[in-house]
Amino acid sequence: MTAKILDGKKIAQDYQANLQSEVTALQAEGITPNLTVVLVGNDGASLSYVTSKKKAAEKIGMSSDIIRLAEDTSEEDVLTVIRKLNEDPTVHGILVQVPLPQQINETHILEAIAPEKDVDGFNPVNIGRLYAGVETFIPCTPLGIMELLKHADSDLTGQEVAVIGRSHIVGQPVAKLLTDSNATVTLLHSRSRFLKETLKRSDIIISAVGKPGLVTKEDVKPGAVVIDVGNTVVDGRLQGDVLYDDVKEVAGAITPVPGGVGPMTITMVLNNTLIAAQRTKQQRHTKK
Ligand SMILES: Nc1nc2c(c(=O)[nH]1)N[C@@H](CN(C=O)c1ccc(C(=O)N[C@@H](CCC(=O)O)C(=O)O)cc1)CN2
Repeated sequence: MTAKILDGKKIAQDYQANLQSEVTALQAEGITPNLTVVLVGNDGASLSYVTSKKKAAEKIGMSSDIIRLAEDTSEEDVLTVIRKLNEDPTVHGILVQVPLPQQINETHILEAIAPEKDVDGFNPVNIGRLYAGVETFIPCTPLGIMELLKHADSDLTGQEVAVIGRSHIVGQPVAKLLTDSNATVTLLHSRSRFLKETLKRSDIIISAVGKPGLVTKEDVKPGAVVIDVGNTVVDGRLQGDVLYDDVKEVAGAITPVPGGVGPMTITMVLNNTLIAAQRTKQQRHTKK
């Protein structure tokens, strides 16, 4: 068996084409969605991700700004920037690229972003809303994974899913979304016993650890869907957590790295920014 390749680049392009039509419609009503990204420091990968977000936003007709702050910026100075963006009516979506330099407390920063502009869905208010089942912004990588799974042609109801990695950005929210879609989820992490046994019986495996070679052909049940969120640079080459060439021989569907989950993450930032801008239109109408 050779797996269906879940081509994130192509799926993202098609999704963005639909977003573009909605952006055009909003512009006709006088609103240009704006995404403003705050980048603190000089991490090369982070700079590349925020540049990709800006380019993708502009390509579909949004406006986008990157605010770059020096590596040694104080927490208070970052908070001042965020408070200004919260008050600016031309800014619809705000995101602060993580990781942040160590002098800055990430939670303080994420808490400061106005929940209605928090297009990453990282503010604790929005995280709480997700778990309470209330409409909110859902973090972009989990949202992108759910979209990729739609293209794997598998109904999630009753499926056994193994999620490896319990981060607030990926593992925990995706486990919640999958549970809401009636899957049975096992959330695995560095202290889990029976990791390999759990993978082997799973219909879907989602690996978000950043450990190349973690998921091997022997771990995968024939026909299982494998989603690789890993993004580790090894000897100048990007590698996922999954041994792609081997695993694609047994899996039913698989995402490549690069070109799988990454482009979907960027697309879902645009999706959330559009929603944020659309919601301001609704508020404008109800204020009259
Ligand atoms: N504020 C946020 N920070 C971070 C997030 C996030 O969702 N919000 N996620 C990651 C980084 N990330 C988005 O910011 C991200 C990672 C990877 C990609 C991507 O498209 N990767 C490409 C390969 C790119 C390359 O060649 O280097 C791929 O997989 O095809 C997009 C976004 C942590 N920080």
